Amino acid sequence: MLAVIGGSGIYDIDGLEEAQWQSVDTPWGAPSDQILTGRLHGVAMAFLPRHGRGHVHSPTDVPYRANIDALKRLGATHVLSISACGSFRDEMAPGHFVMVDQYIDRTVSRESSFFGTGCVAHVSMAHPICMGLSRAAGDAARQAGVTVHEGGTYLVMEGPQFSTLAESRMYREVWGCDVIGMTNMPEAKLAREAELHYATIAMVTDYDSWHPDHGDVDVASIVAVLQGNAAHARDTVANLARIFGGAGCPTGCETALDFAIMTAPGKRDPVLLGKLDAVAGRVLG
Ligand SMILES: CSC[C@H]1O[C@H](OP(=O)(O)O)[C@H](O)[C@@H]1O
Ligand SMILES: Nc1ncnc2[nH]cnc12
Repeated sequence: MLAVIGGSGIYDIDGLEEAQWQSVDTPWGAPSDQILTGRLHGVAMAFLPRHGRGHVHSPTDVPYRANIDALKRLGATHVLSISACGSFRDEMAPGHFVMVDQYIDRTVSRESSFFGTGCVAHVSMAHPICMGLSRAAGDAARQAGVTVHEGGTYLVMEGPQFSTLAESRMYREVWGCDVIGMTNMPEAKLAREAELHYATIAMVTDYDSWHPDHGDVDVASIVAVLQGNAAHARDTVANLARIFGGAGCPTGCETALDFAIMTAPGKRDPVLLGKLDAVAGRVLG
């Protein structure tokens, strides 16, 4: 099953057959909203609006663990995130899509793992994106007529305030980041722990605050770009469903937990193990 997590400005996808909004309970609480399931070009799909319909959850308060658990519980194997982002590069202009392949995580106030005391696990995040899914999503976007940039480092800030000018310059000039947003971490870490194939389309909405020829970022201009992009996002998802069967995985996402769990079997906490049923059932039995 192919799941899509829609970011700011994307609260629905259309064209699904047998469409149905479903409530899903998880051991990590309620997801951001009900999840829309159905079929698109014969592919089983799930859609979750990251901030909830009506944009209820702030980036800090998105229930990231419940969202990833709920998608896996429903049968998702692949998760495509569609996110608004600011750009640190002249050539990555508003309206363009960036196929992110790296992150720098500056979040400080979020639950970022399913594991913990009683079942400790360390998965690799060296290559956080499923390159099979990312390439397929990039192809789908190009087929929709979008300018696509392959590869880019996404700085994940805590927010909800936008960056200061000094931060914006540091992320761009010193840290070499390409785009900035507030939501892809811990989402990508949790997807990796849940052995899901995860990729992001970062839809450029602004130049943050560093660009001498553009004003400081504000929500009104972001929303205007997002509205202009809505058809591109919709067509990209439809194209991806059409070509989805071809997405192989050179990244090893589905075996991420093979050697990750450190806690001895006799020392594992049964309560935590119970909560890990969907996420880690493959290795915990
Ligand atoms: C409305 S601008 C700031 C907001 O938009 C992005 O969210 P998402 O990644 O869910 O599209 C950004 O990360 C901020 O949360
Ligand atoms: N400039 C920016 N900073 C953080 N998140 C964003 N989302 C869209 N534009 C952004």
